[in-house]
Amino acid sequence: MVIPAAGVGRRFGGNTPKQYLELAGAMVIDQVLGQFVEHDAISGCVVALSADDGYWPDSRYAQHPRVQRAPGGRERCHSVANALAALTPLADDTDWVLVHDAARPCLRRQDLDALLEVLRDEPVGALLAVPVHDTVKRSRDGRHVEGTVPRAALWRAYTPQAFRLGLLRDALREADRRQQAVTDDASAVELLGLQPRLVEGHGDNIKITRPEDLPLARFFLEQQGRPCG
Ligand SMILES: Nc1ccn([C@@H]2O[C@H](COP(=O)(O)OP(=O)(O)OP(=O)(O)O)[C@@H](O)[C@H]2O)c(=O)n1
Ligand SMILES: C[C@](O)(CO)[C@H](O)COP(=O)(O)O
Repeated sequence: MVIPAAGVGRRFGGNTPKQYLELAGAMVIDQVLGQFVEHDAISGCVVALSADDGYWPDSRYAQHPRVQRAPGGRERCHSVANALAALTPLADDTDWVLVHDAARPCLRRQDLDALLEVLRDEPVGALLAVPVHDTVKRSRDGRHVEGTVPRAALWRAYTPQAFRLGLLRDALREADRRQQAVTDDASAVELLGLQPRLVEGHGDNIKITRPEDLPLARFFLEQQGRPCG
């Protein structure tokens, strides 16, 4: 398990990185880790943290034996690559690695288990995703509609995204070599000409990105009956 948690939350604003804000009785990142640390199919977690992260020691998982740290990077993909480097001496290149944003606290156990189940017969890897339900517009100036994007084949990529350690490490390395700024892990694997499997999940697996997302996440956790993290 890799948890990229080295972002500063520019779009969210405020002084505290969003992964450390309080949500339903725990920090956002602890709500996330609580989903994985005791899962019997997951052997451990590597959390990628910013060099000046002063919040992590307050996590209830900071000293957990199945949680270790790795240095964050300039972009999310670099943080993930650093976490994979930390995993490499501890795992085989054929081991599955799941990458899940520290800013996605509402992941349902059933969606995680559905993703894990697909990996039994999906050699490339897989990611949780949700079909696009809104009409999508394209705009170059951010003010006027240039056109409408056909949405029938569009999906919103979520996390976890699951790939074998060696493949994802090589894919991210190649993306970096090509100076391709990949915003998710599957994009790097797609650059190699591979087609990860889509696993339809629930739309409430939101990423806390903007301020309005935090009360929404609180609502979703209450709806899921989730205890504090
Ligand atoms: N250099 C980075 C940037 C992001 N992330 C992590 O990647 C996840 C998804 O990124 P995003 O939602 O973009 O978080 P931020 O980068 O913090 O947000 P912003 O872009 O608004 O600054 C988050 O858990 C974030 O902590 C990371 O580990 N390393
Ligand atoms: C990985 C991700 O959450 C999939 O939707 C998304 O790409 C992260 O993008 P961000 O710009 O780092 O928030």
